[in-house]
Amino acid sequence: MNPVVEINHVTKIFPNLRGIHDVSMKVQRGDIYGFFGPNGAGKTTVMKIMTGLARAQQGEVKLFGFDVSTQHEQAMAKVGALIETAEAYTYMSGRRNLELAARLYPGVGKERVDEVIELVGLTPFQHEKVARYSLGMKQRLGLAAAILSKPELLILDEPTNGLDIEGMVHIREIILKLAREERITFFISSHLIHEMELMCNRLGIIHHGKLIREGRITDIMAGSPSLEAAYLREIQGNRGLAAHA
Ligand SMILES: Nc1ncnc2c1ncn2[C@@H]1O[C@H](COP(=O)(O)OP(=O)(O)OP(=O)(O)O)[C@@H](O)[C@H]1O
Repeated sequence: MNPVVEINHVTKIFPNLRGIHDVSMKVQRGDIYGFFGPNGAGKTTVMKIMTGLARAQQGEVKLFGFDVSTQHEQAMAKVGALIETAEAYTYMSGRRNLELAARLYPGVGKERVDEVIELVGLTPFQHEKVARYSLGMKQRLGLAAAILSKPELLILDEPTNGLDIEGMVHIREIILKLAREERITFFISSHLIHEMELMCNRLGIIHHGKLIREGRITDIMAGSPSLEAAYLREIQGNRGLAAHA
């Protein structure tokens, strides 16, 4: 069976010479794949290329076996994405926003809107204007919109960014529930290593635009007291290699 996500040797260098270089990753069905790296490492650039919002200069991305740049419609057919902050009409209720979004998908009706509102825990607030929502509620609304069409893969860019601890726990619980109940495969970026440790089974680590490690979290952590310690060991190892190159 095809991997859900296959990124092969993708490079995109901006005119300022920053960007991503020769990135390759694989996500299998059922993974909650964490894409970890510090600010500016290249996560958003990779995710924009994955969803066709940006073009790679070299390499290819396949989703469910389809090339994102040449077979975009088939590649994105079973994909939901939340990249950068979720957008919504703030003068309308959360529910109305979802009803409008549902019109984009044939076969997605009122029952599915009810279902996704329930899944993300917005039932008590569904009729309130989005302008009155907290950041956490807006993120949950974004998640609800992203799962309306029952995607098999969800690509989430920093879904807990800016949230307080309760907000983070809530989003994490929703992700784990969606993985379990809707059998969604996840590709989630974050610069918060603890979040990745609590949520994901596999991890790709990007540093200065290069993927420096990919594997099961348990393997990456082997011999380290925490994932954070394992990450620090990993980047020190890379600095050492660079110094000897
Ligand atoms: N359009 C652009 N033009 C020039 N440089 C860019 C552009 N987009 C991103 N970059 C640079 O490319 C590098 C990677 O940026 P990217 O936004 O992908 O990182 P990130 O890991 O998502 O960071 P953050 O966690 O801060 O969002 C950064 O150095 C950034 O400044």
